[in-house]
Amino acid sequence: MSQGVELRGVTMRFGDFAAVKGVELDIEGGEFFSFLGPSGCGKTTLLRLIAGFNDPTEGQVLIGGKDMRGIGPNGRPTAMIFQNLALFPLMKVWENIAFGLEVRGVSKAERRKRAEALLELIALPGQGDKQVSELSGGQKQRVAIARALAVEPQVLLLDEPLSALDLKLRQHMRQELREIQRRTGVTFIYITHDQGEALTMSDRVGVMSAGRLQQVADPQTIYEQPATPFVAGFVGENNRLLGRIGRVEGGAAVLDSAIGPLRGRLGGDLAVGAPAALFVRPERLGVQPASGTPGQGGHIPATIVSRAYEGAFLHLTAEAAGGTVLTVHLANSAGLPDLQPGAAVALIYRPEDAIILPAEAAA
Ligand SMILES: Nc1ncnc2c1ncn2[C@@H]1O[C@H](COP(=O)(O)OP(=O)(O)OP(=O)(O)O)[C@@H](O)[C@H]1O
Repeated sequence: MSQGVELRGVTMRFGDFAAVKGVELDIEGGEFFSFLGPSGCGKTTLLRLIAGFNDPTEGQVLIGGKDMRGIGPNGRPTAMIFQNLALFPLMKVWENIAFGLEVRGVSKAERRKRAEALLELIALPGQGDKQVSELSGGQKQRVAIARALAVEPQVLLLDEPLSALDLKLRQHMRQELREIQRRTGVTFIYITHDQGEALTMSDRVGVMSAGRLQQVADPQTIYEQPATPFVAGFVGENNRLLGRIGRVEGGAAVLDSAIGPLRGRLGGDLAVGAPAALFVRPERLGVQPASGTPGQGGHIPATIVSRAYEGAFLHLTAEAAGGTVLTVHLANSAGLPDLQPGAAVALIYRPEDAIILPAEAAA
């Protein structure tokens, strides 16, 4: 089993500015872990601390249980893949893959053998004698991964490696990366601002904002049970309705809002009267005629503002009381309602599909 990575109260300051703040995390050996967050949230800084390009100003980075302070990138059992792959254009594919082995004094015959095995792993068997320039973007990406794996790292660090590829290839490479990770059992630590990437590939995701880890969980939990308003708003699309807690009933609550009382799951420690936000995803909203009577679920009277037909989905925006605009995605599975801008409707949802979180951190 590959080695795990422990971050113990890791803080990184540049002058007065803290780019990473008190990160506490255990990444298991053999795990595919992604850090997800917007540009500037500290992802790259954290990855560089694990790689050994910097030591944290406070706290510890441990790999395989060993404190890494003072040990540079070459002394750590890690390898890193950057956004720009930095393959050597004048070397053949197999020479690129075996470069790290040459530096370590491995014989040519052994290098060639190991390169061939890695070409099999990345599904490019027998392509070793090609020039790098003859490869497609996705193939170059796989060669960069093989080159990083050639030196048998325990932990592979990947800094947005798919960002230069077009959308189709990016989606294909997600599966490839996950496959390669499974086959090798190497611990993958991946950073991305693309939530689709993080959710589809990872065993667990750590969502970051402004240097702090907001939530660490498996992809489904991140999407279904966001721990903070930031996570609810950043991962996937979400509608947010503001108000105050009117009633708490065990794990559920009623939010008093400009629209009226709205029911949802209680996602935090909130007392009656506390400012809060209810989040409900566009695909969890349904549309009824305005004349329908409010049922036990959520019921939001609204007026359709716009519609966009996209084949599999109909995307609607609707304005509710108080000017709140909500987005609705209706799946085109059993036909679509004939809704035009100006139509008066009721947006409905099941209370268990909405989550109520503290509002103060919602900005
Ligand atoms: N060497 C440095 N000196 C000063 N500030 C830095 C340094 N490196 C990073 N920062 C700052 O730390 C913050 C986090 O940067 P970082 O590159 O880790 O973010 P990121 O989440 O990886 O963003 P991106 O996706 O844009 O690369 C930014 O505000 C950045 O300006």
